[in-house]
Amino acid sequence: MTTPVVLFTADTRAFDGYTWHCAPSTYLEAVLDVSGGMPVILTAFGPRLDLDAVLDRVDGVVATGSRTNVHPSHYGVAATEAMGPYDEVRDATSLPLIRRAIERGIPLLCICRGLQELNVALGGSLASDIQDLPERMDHRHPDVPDMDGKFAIRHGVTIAAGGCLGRIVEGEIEVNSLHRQAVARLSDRLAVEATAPDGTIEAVSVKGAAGFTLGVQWHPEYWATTDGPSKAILEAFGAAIAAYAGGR
Ligand SMILES: N[C@@H](CCC(=O)NCCCC(=O)O)C(=O)O
Repeated sequence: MTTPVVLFTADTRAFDGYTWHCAPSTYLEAVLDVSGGMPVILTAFGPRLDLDAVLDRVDGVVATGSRTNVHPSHYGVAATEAMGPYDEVRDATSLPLIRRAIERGIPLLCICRGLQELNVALGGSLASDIQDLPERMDHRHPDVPDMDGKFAIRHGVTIAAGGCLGRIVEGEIEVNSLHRQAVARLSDRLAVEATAPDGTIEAVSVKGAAGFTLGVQWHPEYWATTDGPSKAILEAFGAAIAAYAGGR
């Protein structure tokens, strides 16, 4: 069987006088090394893209994390500078990509910003700066210079029994946390798969989805080769893309 091909969302960044379409290597390597997929990055050209032309050729989709936030106009909220930074061409690509992958039953793994995009793509909304909300933890990454420190495992989440995630890992697990935003109004198409001690929704799945669809607010990709629950999630995604590739 040929190696499953996995499509990744791209952020856009400006440096050296160019606009770059890019994705962090940690996500790409986790899928390459743990899920067994061949990573490819989808350019963030939004409506200029024929999504089916590329989705006909892939076996999975990953919506990655990002320091940028989904533009609040996608969930009916007026944008402010404080709610940024934004990457509107990423939004214009990721949101329809997520909806189309779900419609086609293509395995979908949405991480951090990707979970937030999944919720917004299906009609939900987000809350910003949740650390300022009453009785909420601070979910932002620690103020440390090194990436291992930023992605350190640091709070528990409770996994819902019997769901998509509950069939991969059970009970309580420890996760990293690098986000200012979170689900406010959950799409009625999503099921809660995990929650933090302060009630923050930490994982979701698509009700009745034809294929593997999981959104996680934490970052299983970062410790995918060393942390048990992280590895289990990437391996479960690997099984889903292999099955899809076999059928395709
Ligand atoms: N911007 C959103 C989503 C956070 C996210 O995807 N974090 C991953 C990148 C973390 C980093 O490199 O700093 C939010 O803040 O909620």
